[in-house]
Amino acid sequence: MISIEDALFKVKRNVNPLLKEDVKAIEKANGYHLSKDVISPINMPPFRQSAMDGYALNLHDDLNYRLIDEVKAGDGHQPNLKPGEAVRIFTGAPVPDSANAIMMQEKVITNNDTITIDHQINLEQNIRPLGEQVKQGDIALKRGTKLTPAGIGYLTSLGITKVSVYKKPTLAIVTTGNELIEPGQELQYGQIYESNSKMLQSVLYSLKFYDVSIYKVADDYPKTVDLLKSVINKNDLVLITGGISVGDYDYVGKALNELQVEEIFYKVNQKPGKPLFFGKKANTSIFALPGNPAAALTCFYVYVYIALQNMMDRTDTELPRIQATSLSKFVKRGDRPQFLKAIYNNGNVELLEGQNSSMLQTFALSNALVFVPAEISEVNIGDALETIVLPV
Ligand SMILES: Nc1nc2c(c(=O)[nH]1)N[C@H]1C(S)=C(S)[C@@H](COP(=O)(O)OP(=O)(O)OC[C@H]3O[C@@H](n4cnc5c(N)ncnc54)[C@H](O)[C@@H]3O)O[C@H]1N2
Ligand code: MOO
Repeated sequence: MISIEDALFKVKRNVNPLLKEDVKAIEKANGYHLSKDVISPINMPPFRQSAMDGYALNLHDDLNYRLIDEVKAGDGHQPNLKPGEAVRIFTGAPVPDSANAIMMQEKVITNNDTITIDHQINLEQNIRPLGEQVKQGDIALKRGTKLTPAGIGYLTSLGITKVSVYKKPTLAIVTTGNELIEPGQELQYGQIYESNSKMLQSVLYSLKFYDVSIYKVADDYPKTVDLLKSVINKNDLVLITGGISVGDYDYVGKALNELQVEEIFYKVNQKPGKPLFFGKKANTSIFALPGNPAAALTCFYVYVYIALQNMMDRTDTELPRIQATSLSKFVKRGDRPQFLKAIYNNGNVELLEGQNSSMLQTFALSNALVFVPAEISEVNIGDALETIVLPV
């Protein structure tokens, strides 16, 4: 059995960036990381642009100007202003080269073909310079940048329609167990509804990993070997749940061994999630998560999350841990370090009743996991607690 620190280290060290590239239409690229620098094909803005509705001026010492023309957004003409002349202009319109400031209309009095501004203004005021955001040929966004809705809008504003991104891993979830049936069927004595696959699929989707297939296998050794063989061949990451402990019908460990999956570790000194297995075959990472649902999800957030980030070549691979003040008392039984389901709010954290690894009811109310180290046996109100705020 290894420590949590060792297990975290081994996951980080053994999962490599996938670095497979793909070209995506910009509108489908949200959440992907750029695999190449994006070079701006244009200056943005592409022309000197008015930031206000008002008057473009060719400045002189007097407050009075002669109004000679109008330029609205989308116009292509270039009136030629002499010092002391003005043109009516609107937000987003191109500013004539001969104009050197814009006065907003609220500060202007108009009378027929002359205007009076209420104070002198600075050169270039209210004019967005050519290429102010980015210049043609410069890097618009760097390789590795995660595209967000703002990023999609920004690149689209540069006329970009396709981007090179890193492919996301292909993922498989495999559930094991004779007792598991699909919701929708009537439960027979001894059966339970299979829930880990939908839970893990949801967390993957919420992290924007969509290439997820789900497989189910009974507690049957040859079938488990066959299924795992093909799933490991076809995917970058395989998440198996259940069948990894020491029972006579726990076939996952034996099957992985027969398939020559390299064991990086098996069993971590933690609660929940002690029987966690992590291994590799060629470039595929394999986690066998404990079947107990809360243990499986905890292991996902603590370990699988890191593997996914590594595959995407991220440096910020662990979920952030912050210090929060305990609102609860808690007595830890046993000497395993423990992850506790909790509600974090504004610097405080409440530890919930019902921490059993078979129970999801508490997890369903949680937005955080609190880490209680081995040497701490009691938590008191006001204690500082290491808190992992979950991406929920
Ligand atoms: N003699 C020992 N027994 C157990 C040990 C041990 O050290 N010695 N460890 C216990 C711990 S801790 C855990 S965690 C579990 C893990 O066991 P498995 O990973 O082999 O999981 P299963 O036995 O298959 O299932 C455990 C539990 O979870 C339910 N389950 C499984 N899959 C699903 C699913 N897809 N959806 C919903 N629920 C699922 C299953 O029915 C069991 O109740 O082992 C302990 N035993
Ligand atoms: O390690 Mo288990 O997950 O406590 O039930």
